[in-house]
Amino acid sequence: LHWGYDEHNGPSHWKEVFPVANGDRQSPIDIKTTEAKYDPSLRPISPNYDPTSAKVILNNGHSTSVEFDDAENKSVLIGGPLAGTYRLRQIHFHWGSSDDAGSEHAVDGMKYAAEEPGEMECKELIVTSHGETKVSSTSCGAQEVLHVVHWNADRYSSFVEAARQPDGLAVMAVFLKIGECNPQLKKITDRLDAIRAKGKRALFTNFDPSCLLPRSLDYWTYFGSLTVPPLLESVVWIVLREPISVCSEQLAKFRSLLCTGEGEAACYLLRNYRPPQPLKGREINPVVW
Ligand SMILES: Cc1c(Cl)c([N+](=O)[O-])nn1CC(=O)Nc1ccc(S(N)(=O)=O)cc1
Ligand SMILES: [Zn+2]
Repeated sequence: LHWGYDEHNGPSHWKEVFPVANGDRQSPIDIKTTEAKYDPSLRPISPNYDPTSAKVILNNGHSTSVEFDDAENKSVLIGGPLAGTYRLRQIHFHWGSSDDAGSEHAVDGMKYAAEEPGEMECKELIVTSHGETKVSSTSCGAQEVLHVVHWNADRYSSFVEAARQPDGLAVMAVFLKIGECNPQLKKITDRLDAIRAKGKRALFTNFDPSCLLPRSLDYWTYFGSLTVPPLLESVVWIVLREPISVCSEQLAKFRSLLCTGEGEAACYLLRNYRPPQPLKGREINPVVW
């Protein structure tokens, strides 16, 4: 079985090759904000990236990623739940097909299933001061997610080694919400034509991924795993609460990527997200200032 996102090799089959898929700290999860427990010891996160670390953008057949030079502490993430310095390794995206949501993590069951703005609205029950409940409809909104992947360079000597340790990796998740086109994301979506087929790569330099972060760095944090095989349980997740915007034309460009190599019968990478996994008693800590 070569794993993927289709009916015959998708997330429900991954346990056949990667038994850890049924482990105790699998990701993504549905973040139930009311059950999240505030931890006063948690501090702000502090990303500190050098644009010269960016090297290449590639299509690995199940996502598109920008890879960074992680030979030294040039681009790092510190603070928040992290003990020590985590070095930036790569960023990549997950998305859904036009009629389902691809944000991987969900918040209060909302996989940010909004289609175009206004098409699909989330109902919100509001209890007014004198106890009546009324329904307000808000347009909810992320069709996609950005993952910023770091590894614990204080304790381990490589990404490969860190990926096998319980505190080895730190991944920051940023929800992308349908709305205005994002000029910073344009730098990435404009390069996708050059890497349409699986295995293709192109130079991608002078890029600081902080430009894709929202104004507020409020986050939820919990202990989880890679959301893609080998599903290693080595990730401290930092899920930002505030989404950034992406327009549907930019999102469509991700869906034009191929999960097949040049010369093979083309198959489009229409979705590449794993559904939420069981919490199995884990605690989620919100950090809001
Ligand atoms: C497992 C591994 C090793 Cl070890 C190496 N390597 O080069 O040493 N590369 N990979 C592949 C990798 O990075 N996968 C990965 C999967 C999911 C995610 S996600 N969505 O953010 O959970 C982040 C990364
Ligand atoms: Zn990811």
